[in-house]
Amino acid sequence: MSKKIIAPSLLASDFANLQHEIEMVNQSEADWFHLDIMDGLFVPNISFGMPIVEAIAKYAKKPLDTHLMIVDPDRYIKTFADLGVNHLTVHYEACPHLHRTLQAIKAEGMKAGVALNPHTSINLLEDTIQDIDIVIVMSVNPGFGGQSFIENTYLKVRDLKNLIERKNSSALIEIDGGVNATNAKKLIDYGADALVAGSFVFKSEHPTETIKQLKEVIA
Ligand SMILES: O=C(CO)[C@H](O)[C@H](O)COP(=O)(O)O
Ligand SMILES: [Fe+2]
Repeated sequence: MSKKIIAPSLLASDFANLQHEIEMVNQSEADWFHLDIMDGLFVPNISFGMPIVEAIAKYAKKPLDTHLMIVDPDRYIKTFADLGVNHLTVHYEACPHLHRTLQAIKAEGMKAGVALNPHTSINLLEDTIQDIDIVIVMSVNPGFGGQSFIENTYLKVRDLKNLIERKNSSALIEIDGGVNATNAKKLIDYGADALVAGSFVFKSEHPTETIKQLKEVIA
């Protein structure tokens, strides 16, 4: 069984103490940094952009798992690669030429991810799953941290795992939104490989211990 991954989302961190938050993740048992980029168009919220990603990349010692919630993400693929991003995930709903977008991300040396909104069927990845490194299954509607986990996600993860196996794909399944110590184990049991956790980690009293707890729960 491959190692399961915890990716704290800096969206829920204290931006006034960003370097401190990054160092906490560096020293914790977390595996990746999850960066949420929102443009106020694809989702009704704006998070942060290139200068902040550049600042994070300067101190982060773990892979930057970057989730683009923006329209026409092709415009910025090279920019994110140049900033040092390791995984670049675009939304299925924002990509009319998804196959071309995935090729462009890989051509820049990054892992290529596709995120699915809660209403988007995993069956729509039937013809691209072999070209995808990571599928982010949104377990909340994208745009905000701190929302409640959507229970239908478990069955979606199970169906996606079946699709990945049937197509001999090596794609990892990542769950994003409302993840906590109560739903983490069940998500892994249904086939998830990586869990994003924002509020549950950064709003807790001892974030390092919370990350450790999540790692233990999914081990
Ligand atoms: O993509 C996201 C929201 O669109 C965030 O990654 C996600 O919400 C994580 O935050 P939390 O764990 O607080 O739900
Ligand atoms: Fe995210």
